[in-house]
Amino acid sequence: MPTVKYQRGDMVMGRWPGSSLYYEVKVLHFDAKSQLYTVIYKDGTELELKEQDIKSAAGFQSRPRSRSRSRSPGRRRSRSRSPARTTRPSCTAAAVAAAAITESTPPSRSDAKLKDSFEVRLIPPEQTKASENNGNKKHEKKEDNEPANKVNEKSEPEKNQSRYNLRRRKDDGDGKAEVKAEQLEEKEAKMAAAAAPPSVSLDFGGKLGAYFWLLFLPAWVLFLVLKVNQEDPSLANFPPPWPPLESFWDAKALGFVVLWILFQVLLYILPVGKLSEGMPLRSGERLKYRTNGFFAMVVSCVAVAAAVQQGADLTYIHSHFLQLAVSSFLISVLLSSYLYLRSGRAAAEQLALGGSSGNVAYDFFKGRELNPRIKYFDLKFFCEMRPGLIGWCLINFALALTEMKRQGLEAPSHAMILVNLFQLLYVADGLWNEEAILTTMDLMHDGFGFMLAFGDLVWVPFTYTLQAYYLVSRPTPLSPPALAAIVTLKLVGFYIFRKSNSEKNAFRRNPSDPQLSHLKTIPTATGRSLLVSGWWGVVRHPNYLGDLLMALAWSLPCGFSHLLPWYYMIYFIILLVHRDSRDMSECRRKYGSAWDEYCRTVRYRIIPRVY
Ligand SMILES: NC(=O)c1ccc[n+]([C@@H]2O[C@H](COP(=O)([O-])OP(=O)(O)OC[C@H]3O[C@@H](n4cnc5c(N)ncnc54)[C@H](OP(=O)(O)O)[C@@H]3O)[C@@H](O)[C@H]2O)c1
Ligand SMILES: CC(C)CCC[C@@H](C)[C@H]1CC[C@H]2C3=C(CC[C@]12C)[C@@]1(C)CC[C@H](O)C(C)(C)[C@@H]1CC3
Repeated sequence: MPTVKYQRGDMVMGRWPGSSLYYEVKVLHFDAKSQLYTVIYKDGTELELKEQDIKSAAGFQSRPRSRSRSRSPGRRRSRSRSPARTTRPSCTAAAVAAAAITESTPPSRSDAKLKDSFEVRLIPPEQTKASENNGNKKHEKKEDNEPANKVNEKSEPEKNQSRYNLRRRKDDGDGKAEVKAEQLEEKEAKMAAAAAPPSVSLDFGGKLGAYFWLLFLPAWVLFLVLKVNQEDPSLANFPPPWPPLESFWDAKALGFVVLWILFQVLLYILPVGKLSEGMPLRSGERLKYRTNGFFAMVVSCVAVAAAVQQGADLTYIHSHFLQLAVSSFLISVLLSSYLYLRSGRAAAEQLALGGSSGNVAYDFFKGRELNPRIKYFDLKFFCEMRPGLIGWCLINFALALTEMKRQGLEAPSHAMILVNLFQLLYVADGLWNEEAILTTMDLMHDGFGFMLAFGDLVWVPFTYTLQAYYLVSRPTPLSPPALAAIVTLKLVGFYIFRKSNSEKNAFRRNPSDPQLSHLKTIPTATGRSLLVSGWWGVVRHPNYLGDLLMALAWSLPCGFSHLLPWYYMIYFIILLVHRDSRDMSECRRKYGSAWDEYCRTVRYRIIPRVY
C-alpha cells in the first residue's frame, strides 16, 4: 500500500491552480481513490490538489518584497486576467477561484488557450468532508443559511458536486500544465511590465459612449424641461422654442440650490439616527453610514411648511424650473470634477471595478472611486439619498401649489394628489429603509462620477417630477373606478418592491436569519449564497418588477393625451433592462457557475413568463 506523503494537519505549500504560485495551506484529507489532497487556504478556501502541486514548507522562500507586492493574488489582478487572478486588488482566495471559474469561460482574450488548460471547480465548504476541521468555520459562519442549503444539496447533489469540486481536470500530470503555467506567468509579467490599464469590458458604450452620454444627458434634460413648458407638448410640436440665453442663468436660483444642499448636509451630519454598516469592502473593512434619511425628510417637510407659513412662494420653483435645473447641473459638474481629481490619489482597492479605463471621459463619466469620503461624510451615499430625493418631493409639492394657483383650485386635482402621494411614498419608503441601499448595485459596485452625481442632483429632481409638472396646466379628471384601479396597482407594485428588497437585504445582512430559513439557496464559491426561492425565486429581479408597476401607476393619472408623462415609464424600462444586464455580467463574474445555475433555476429576469 503506497504511503501518504502529507498527513492531516500538515502545513505545506499548495500551488494555486492555473499559476505557479504557492500559498500556505493545511492538509485536511487524502483521498486514496482519487489520489487527491483536500487542503485549506488561510482564508478558508478548500481545494483538492495533486501531490505534485504540494511542496513541503521547508526550504520555501518568500519572494523579495517588491516582487511579491506586485504579484500577490490580489494585486496581480489589476494587471491581467489569468485564471488565478481576481479582479479585486485584495480579495480572498475564494474570490480568486470564483473569478477563475467565470473567466475560464469566455475565450475572447488571447490567453484563453492557456486558461483552458486549467479548468477549476470549487468545493463549497458545506460539501467537503472537512467539516471535521475547525479552520473551515470561517465560511460557514460567513454565509450559511443551513437548512436552506440542505434542501438545495438534497435536490441537486450531482450538479453541486460537479460545479464546486475543484481539481484541474485537463491536467493529466504529463508536465504540459506546468509548462503552460510558466508561460502564463511570463505573459503576466510582460503585461505587468507594460503597465497597461486593466482591460475590463466597458459598459455604456465604452469610451465613445462616455462622450455621447456626457453630451446627451444634459441635453435631454434641457429638452424635457423646455418641452413640458410648451402649451402643446406633443411630439409633432418639435422643436420646443429656444429661450433667450440669459434666461438659463439666475444667481438666486443657484443660491437656493446651494442652500438646499447645505441644509441636507447639516441634517446628514447631525448625530441623530442609526449608524449602519455597509457590506464588506474588498479590504474586508465595513464602512459606517449615518442612516437618518427619514429624519432628514421629516425635518425638511417641517422646514418647508414653516417657510410657506411665513409667506414663502413655492411657485418660484415652477417659474424658475430651468434656472434651478441649470444651477444643479453646474454643481453636479463641479462635484464630478472634484471626484475625478481626487480619484487620482485613491488607493487601488478604493476604486470601483472597471472604473479605471485610463480614458479621461469614461472615468469621469463612470466614476473611479467607490466610496469617496471626506472624513466620515460619504459623498455617494449622501447625494443618492438626500438632496435630489427629498428635493423631488419638495418640487412635487411646489407643483401642486402651482396647479392650485393656476387653475384657481382650493385643493390639488385628484391626479396631482395621486402623483404626489405615490412618489412621496416611494421616497419616504426609500429613506425609511435607507440601510437597504447599502446592498444595492450603486453603493456596492459603481464608482461615483458624473453619471451618478448628475443622476442624483439633476436627473432625479428635474425629470422624475415631470408628471406633476405636466399636470400643473393640464387638468386630467379621473373616474372613481380608474382612481381605485390606479391605487391598487400602486399598492401591489409597492408590496412586491418592498418585500423583495427587504428579503434580499435581510439575507445579505444575516444569512442565518431564522425568518429566512425556509428559503432555498445556492452556495457560491465566494462563501455567499444566492436566494433561489421566495421573491428571488420568482424572477431574478422581483424588485424591478414592483418598481415598474409603481412607475405605471405614476403615469396613468396623467392620461393618454401626450407621451411626455409616460417618459418616466419608458426611460425606466430601458434603465432597468440595462441595469439587469449589467448586474447579470457582474454576478456571473462574481459567482461563476453558481450564477448560471441560478439563472437555469430562475429563468425569467423581471416579468414571470415574459422577460
Ligand atoms: N427609481 C429609480 O430611478 C431606480 C433606478 C434604479 C434602481 N432602482 C431600484 O433600486 C433598487 C436596487 O436596485 P439595484 O439595481 O441596485 O439592484 P438590486 O437588485 O438591489 O441588487 C442586485 C444585487 O443583488 C444581489 N443578488 C442578485 N440576485 C440575488 C439572489 N438571488 N440572492 C441574493 N442576492 C442576490 C447581487 O449582489 P450581491 O450578491 O453582491 O449581494 C446583485 O448584484 C431596486 O428596487 C430598483 O428597482 C430605482
Ligand atoms: C441615465 C442616468 C443619469 C441614470 C442615473 C441613475 C440614477 C438617477 C439612479 C440609479 C440608482 C437609482 C436609485 C434611486 C434613485 C435613482 C437612482 C439614483 C433610489 C434612491 C430611489 C428611491 C428608492 O427607494 C431606492 C432607494 C431603492 C433607489 C435606489 C436606486
